[in-house]
Amino acid sequence: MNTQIESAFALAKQRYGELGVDVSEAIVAMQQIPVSMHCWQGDDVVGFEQGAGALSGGIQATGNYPGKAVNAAQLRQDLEVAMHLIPGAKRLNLHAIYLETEQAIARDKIQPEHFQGWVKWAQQQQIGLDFNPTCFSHPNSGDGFTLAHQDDHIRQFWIDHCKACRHISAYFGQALGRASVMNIWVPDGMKDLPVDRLAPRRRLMESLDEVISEKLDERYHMDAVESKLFGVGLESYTAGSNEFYLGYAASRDIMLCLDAGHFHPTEVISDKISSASLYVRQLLLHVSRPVRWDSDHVVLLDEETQAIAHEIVRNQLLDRVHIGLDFFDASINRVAAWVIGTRNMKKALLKALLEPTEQLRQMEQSQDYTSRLALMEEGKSLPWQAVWDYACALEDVPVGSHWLANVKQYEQQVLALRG
Ligand SMILES: C[C@H](O)[C@H](O)[C@@H](O)C(=O)CO
Ligand SMILES: [Mn+2]
Repeated sequence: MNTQIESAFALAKQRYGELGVDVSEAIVAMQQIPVSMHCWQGDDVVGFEQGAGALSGGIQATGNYPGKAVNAAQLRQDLEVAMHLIPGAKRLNLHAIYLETEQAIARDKIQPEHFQGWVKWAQQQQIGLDFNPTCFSHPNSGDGFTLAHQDDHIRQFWIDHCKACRHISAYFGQALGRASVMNIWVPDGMKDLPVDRLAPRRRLMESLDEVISEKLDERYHMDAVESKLFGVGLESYTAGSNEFYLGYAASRDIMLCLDAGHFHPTEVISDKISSASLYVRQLLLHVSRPVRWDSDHVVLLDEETQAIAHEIVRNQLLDRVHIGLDFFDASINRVAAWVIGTRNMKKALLKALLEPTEQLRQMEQSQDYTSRLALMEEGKSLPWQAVWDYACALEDVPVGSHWLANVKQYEQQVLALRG
């Protein structure tokens, strides 16, 4: 290892040691926290369904950066490049439209065999997989409704799709020896003011009850549900609101998914984690970056990402909160987008693990809020970056911005040659 990195680390270790923080423990903890990278950043949420339609459901990937993956082999290749540039444990989060088939298969008929390629790859990479039904970009979701649809046939189609997805998710869990988290997000909503806000929610509740009616082994599969405030073209009403899903997850004892972009602009999910943890056993996060709306920008190492990490670490929720990412930026190199966003999540976790939380807690308990604020602020400029560099070097992951050279080379040699 480079001696500069080692000596900076030695100084940082001493500095943190004076505060009672064990940097080696923090590194190991960061390495062990899996961050689930979302496959859909790699191709602008298009997927590999035969005859795939345009992206719909009120979400948008904007930009036209060249070199996006157009088949599973390319997407896996891109993911491998990105994953090698990020330290610590990773998982991959797949959507149902990323199946591999020769012929078109209806979404309510998809099977585990259509995801064998992904499982084989995940075994090679020694990573876990997570899953999502795809209840958008389909003729049966064209009018904005899926599981809450008033037409029983359409509703049943989506129920059957979600049921099929649960079996695929359980197959992931069994094949890889770690539970797959399957997150249900549906766009269901209205552009303009509904008269009846209740009936779609009742239908959504009943559909979900049917979806999860088969008991599956939690060692292999876990159900999650994701709320949302609004979608593009669905601005006035979303059936799956926060209240709807908090109540649903708590009453059905399933996971609640909090997406950082799915709330009012001044609301933050970091302040929801502790509350939700009192009522639901497990949480899933979609760490994202809303810019004025649910724009799904690449995750920054900003205050909210840091606050999310602090909430998980300070409240000892590491085994109850599954960290997933959700952004899709088509205006920059897509591999770089994964690397930037995922490294930022990992950095935020490491910084949180390096905090002298016990000291801060004691200050708070003794109502010494002056010292609490002083230490919190000084903590921001402690040499966490030397610990981060060392953690990267330990795993032979590029230190600092050196990873960018790998991505640029890959862009020249591989991405630029794609049609
Ligand atoms: C593609 C995902 O399912 C989607 O981003 C969902 O999680 C969401 O956040 C929709 O706004
Ligand atoms: Mn999301």
